Parts: sequence; C-alpha cells; structure tokens
Amino acid sequence: MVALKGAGKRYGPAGEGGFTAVESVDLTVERSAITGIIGRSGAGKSTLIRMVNGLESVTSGKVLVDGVDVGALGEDGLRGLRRQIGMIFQHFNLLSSRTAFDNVALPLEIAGVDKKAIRAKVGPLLDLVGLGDKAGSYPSELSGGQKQRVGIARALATDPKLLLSDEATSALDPETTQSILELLKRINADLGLTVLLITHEMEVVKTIASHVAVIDAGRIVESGRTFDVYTNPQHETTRTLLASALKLPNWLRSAVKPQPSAGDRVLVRLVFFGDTAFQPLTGRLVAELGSDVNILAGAIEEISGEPFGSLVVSYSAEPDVVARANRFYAETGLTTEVLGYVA
Ligand SMILES: Nc1ncnc2c1ncn2[C@@H]1O[C@H](COP(=O)(O)OP(=O)(O)OP(=O)(O)O)[C@@H](O)[C@H]1O
Repeated sequence: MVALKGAGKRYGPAGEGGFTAVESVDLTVERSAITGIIGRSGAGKSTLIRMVNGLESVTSGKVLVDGVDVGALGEDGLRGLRRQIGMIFQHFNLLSSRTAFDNVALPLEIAGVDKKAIRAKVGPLLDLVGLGDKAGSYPSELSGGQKQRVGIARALATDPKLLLSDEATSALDPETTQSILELLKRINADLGLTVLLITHEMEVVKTIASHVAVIDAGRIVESGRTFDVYTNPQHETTRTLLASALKLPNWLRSAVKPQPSAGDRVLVRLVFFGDTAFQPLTGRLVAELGSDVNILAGAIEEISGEPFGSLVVSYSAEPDVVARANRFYAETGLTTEVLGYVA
C-alpha cells in the first residue's frame, strides 16, 4: 500500500546549515494492516508520516502510495492523493467555530459534495464513532476523547484507503487512549482501512499495531511483526522504549542503574512463549544459580491474540553467575534481555 524506498528528508541546504530529519528509510506498509512507527521525541516520526501524504517533500529516494510516486505529483495530483489519505492529529485540529457535524462535513464541502449527500454521509460517520448525539456540539463542549472521535470521523469523510495517525492519543488519559485505540482497531477491521500511526508509546503499538518500525535519529533501526519485535528486541533503542513500557514496580524502576557497582545484581527480563514451559524453566534457573534468584515482576501479555509471558528476575552480577545463567539461556532457547542493575 505504502512503500518508502531510500526515502529521506533534509531541511535547509546541503552540507553546513542543513539538517537531515529522515535518512534512507526503506519501509513497506501492508494493505489493511495497522503499522506503528515508534521513536523518541525528535526522531523524525512527524516528518516521516508527513512525507507519505506529501505535506513534506522528499529530498532523496521515493515514497509510493499504491504505486504512485508522491514526489512526482503536481498540485492537482497531491489534492487527489490527500482525498485518499485521512489524517488525525495529537491536538485534534478541529475548527472551534464549527459544530461536530460541520467539522466532519468540511472535507466534503471542500471536495464540492452537495448538501444532501453531505447530510447522508456525516450522520452515519458520527454514529460510527459513537457521537450520534453530539452533532450540534462545538469542540469546546466536547471532551478530549470526543474531539478525537470527531477528528476520526472527519478523516473518514472522503472514504480514504489510508489513515495516518500523528500521536492521536498522546494528549489523552490512559482510559480514553484505550477507547480511541479500540475505535481505530474496529474501523480497521470493519472497513479494511490501512492505518499508519506514529507514537512514542510502546503500549499504543502493542495494543493495536500488527507491524512496527522503530525510528532513531531519522533511521529505521528495527522493524517487523510487533510480536517479534516486542518479545525479542534487537536494537538498543527498542529495548529502551520497551523498558519504559514494562510494568515494573515503582521502587524497582527508580532503582535500576545502567552499569553495575561491586556487589550489584543484574536485572533480567525472561520471555516465555506459548509453548515454553514457564514453571519448569524458572525452577531450573533457580536450581542452576542456587537460591540466589529473586522474582520481581511477571505478567502474561498478548499481542494480536498471541500470548507470551514476561518474568523479571535478579541475580548476582558476578561473572561466573552471569556465565552460568547465559549458558542456561542458550541451552533452553529462552529469550532474555538485561534491563540493568540493582543494588
Ligand atoms: N521545518 C524544519 N526545519 C528544520 N528542522 C526541522 C523542521 N521540522 C523538523 N525539524 C527537525 O527534524 C527532527 C525531526 O523532527 P520530527 O518533528 O519529525 O520528530 P518527531 O519524532 O516527530 O518528534 P516529536 O515527537 O517531538 O514531534 C527534529 O530534530 C526537528 O528539530
């Protein structure tokens, strides 16, 4: 559906004085899937997503939407493309002087659709997002979650085949975030709409994206099925993003250090997949390392219906203990990740 081929964006002049925000990105967005791009602030997420609908021009490589080279389109071509691509934003971008109905109607008015057809379209869209009774409300009368629902209905008004989401839940509380993510999931399933979202929160990716790409300093450092990336992260940036999403007890989170001091313990996340025997392996690890293993946190989670378990344990960071543990992981095929060190 969307293919970036060596795509890059440089602001300002080449060489000194310029800044490369996105560099050599190769990425494929599957049709009818939800794909997440995750990265820290300033990593280049907004620039990347805006390259897809031509709001930012590409300065190297190509962006193809349904095989069409976005960079080669003129003004008319870009207008046509943008009718096929809906977009939702962190701060909703609603017009405060217009009701919910009129905000949703706006892209249709711009496209020259007649009033009767607009009425026939907007009502069902507001129903779809659960705001059938708020058609006459102004944005100031709506909650954050309701405003984003209006934003979603507006993005769907022109029957797009692709929906871009620019941190759509970042300004919302956790509960409202979940309800908006559920809505996006339902729209994706019911309409077969392709969704490309950017976020700095692993929880968002884990909740709805089947595929994920991790961006760092303008480059994609890791990508794949969310389940694979989440359960077996390869790049340091992914690990850091994941660690911040791990549900560690507060005392433990604040106690973790990146480097060990003498006498410290190593903190390790063990990942168990559906067919990995959870208890026997934990028991064998304890047997392997003596009674020195502390179990500090654990959870059974699910991504796209696939279950896996995470267990956070600590044991002595003495080289011989770590070597014995690593040998055990290699023998049993356990996926592990060092989260840091604790006293
Ligand atoms: N118009 C511009 N001119 C120059 N530099 C820019 C411009 N827009 C963005 N940048 C720079 O490009 C880099 C990437 O910005 P971008 O907004 O794409 O990142 P981001 O990952 O979306 O970050 P955030 O989550 O904070 O919005 C940043 O260092 C930013 O300062």
